[in-house]
Amino acid sequence: MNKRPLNGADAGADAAALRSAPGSSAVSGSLTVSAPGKVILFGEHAVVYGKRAVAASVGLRTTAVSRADASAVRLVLPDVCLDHSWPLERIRECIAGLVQGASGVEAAAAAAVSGATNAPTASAPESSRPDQAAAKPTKKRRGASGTTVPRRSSRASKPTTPGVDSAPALPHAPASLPAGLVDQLSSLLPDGCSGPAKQSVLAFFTLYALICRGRFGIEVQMESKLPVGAGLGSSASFSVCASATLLLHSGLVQLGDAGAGQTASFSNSQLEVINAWAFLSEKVIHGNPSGIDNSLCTYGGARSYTKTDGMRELKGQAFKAFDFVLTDTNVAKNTKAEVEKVRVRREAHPHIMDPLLNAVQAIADGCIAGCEKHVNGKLSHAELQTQMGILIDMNHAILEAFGVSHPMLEKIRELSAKHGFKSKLTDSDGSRTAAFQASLAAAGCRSFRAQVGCAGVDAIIGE
Ligand SMILES: Nc1ncnc2c1ncn2[C@@H]1O[C@H](COP(=O)(O)OP(=O)(O)O)[C@@H](O)[C@H]1O
Ligand SMILES: C[C@@](O)(CCOP(=O)(O)O)CC(=O)O
Repeated sequence: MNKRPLNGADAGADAAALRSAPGSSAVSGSLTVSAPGKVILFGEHAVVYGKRAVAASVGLRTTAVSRADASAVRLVLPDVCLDHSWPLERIRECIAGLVQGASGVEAAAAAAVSGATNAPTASAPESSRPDQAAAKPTKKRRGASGTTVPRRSSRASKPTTPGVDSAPALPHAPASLPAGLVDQLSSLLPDGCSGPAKQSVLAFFTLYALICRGRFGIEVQMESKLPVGAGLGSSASFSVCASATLLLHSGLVQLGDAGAGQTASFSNSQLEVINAWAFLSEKVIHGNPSGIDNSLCTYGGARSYTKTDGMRELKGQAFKAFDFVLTDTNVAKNTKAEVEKVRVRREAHPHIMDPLLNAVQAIADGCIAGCEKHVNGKLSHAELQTQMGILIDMNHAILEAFGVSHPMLEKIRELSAKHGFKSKLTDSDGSRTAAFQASLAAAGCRSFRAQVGCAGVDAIIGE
């Protein structure tokens, strides 16, 4: 069923891949998409209520390897213990009548074919778009072929030239989930499917139904270096990979001149579309996400974010001056339930909660101002670190007041203090960090040293 390779496609302007639909994927061979996780430094939960948060991407990546399939959709998700195949006919029956006119994808496809530009337009703020003008082809990486999983791309390598920005407007995701869609998709859940796997299957098929519309089968294998459900954005990383994978297979997003085995990045308008669809998937998993997680996992970097203004890049990458130890308490949590806890508390105590939400924004603003002063030479690294420590303490105290802390998190704060660190933030004294990590392990926690502020979603076309 494979029609044409993505490599060498004249992105966007050449809409031949769209003409190949229905009945085929636009990808021949294997496709590998990868996206980072995220860490929110200040403003989690408050960001759901429109407050400013500060966050960065984390170099623990999720990788989705996919290829077209003639007659089925197969999902292999070892992190949530799922390996299941659905006959294409069964999926078509399930989604028949539900997806008609739901997303505007067909109209956009038609516009792309004719070169018209009246399809729904992307709308993220300019500042959320990393400058990709200097992107260059990566070194050719041979050996990623057949159905084997290609090696993860080297994070040190530069991305290839992104897709052409003068392409016709790309199809945007609907602003909200089409009524009844997720309920209808529930009939696809395999017997005995766990809670986490259910969320993943429903989110994946929501995107598949609206983007691919049962036109072709696909096999997707997705795994993450992120711990699932540990607050590092595993669901957003999953959603971004699913979104980019399905948009590429559908031909609605096409890569530029990346050859087989090369890492390719996306153009700004393509990132916007990937992000919008990933947000829809996050809605399935989280109910009421703020959008910060999917935005960080899509664009990468270190950024401030509000629901209304989107992202702003943080000046001077001040966070690069810090070394982070990320800790997984191994205590299961579910973001949807945590967000709901805060909602209930806010409804019961608005006069207490609203000033606290404002205080969280003031903390995030304090972080941004401190970073700017540091970049302008008005605050030394040591002073910035002291200031960040105080902000972290205050932010955490408010999270406790929101009711979203946990005895294990308090234990980590105690351990951090013992080693002279603030929770979430460490300095780069390797021996102290190692001792801290050892004490975290003794307390039953996993910890990670991870790159913060790394690149967002990218893709590699197999051979
Ligand atoms: N690697 C993965 N494979 C499949 N599903 C995943 C993966 N990572 C996350 N998910 C989905 O995201 C859910 C976790 O979301 P959430 O509670 O927000 O955790 P996190 O804080 O890590 O984002 C899981 O229950 C699962 O449905
Ligand atoms: C709690 C919250 O602020 C961040 C959620 O992060 P995570 O899904 O727990 O990684 C919710 C949101 O912003 O949607």
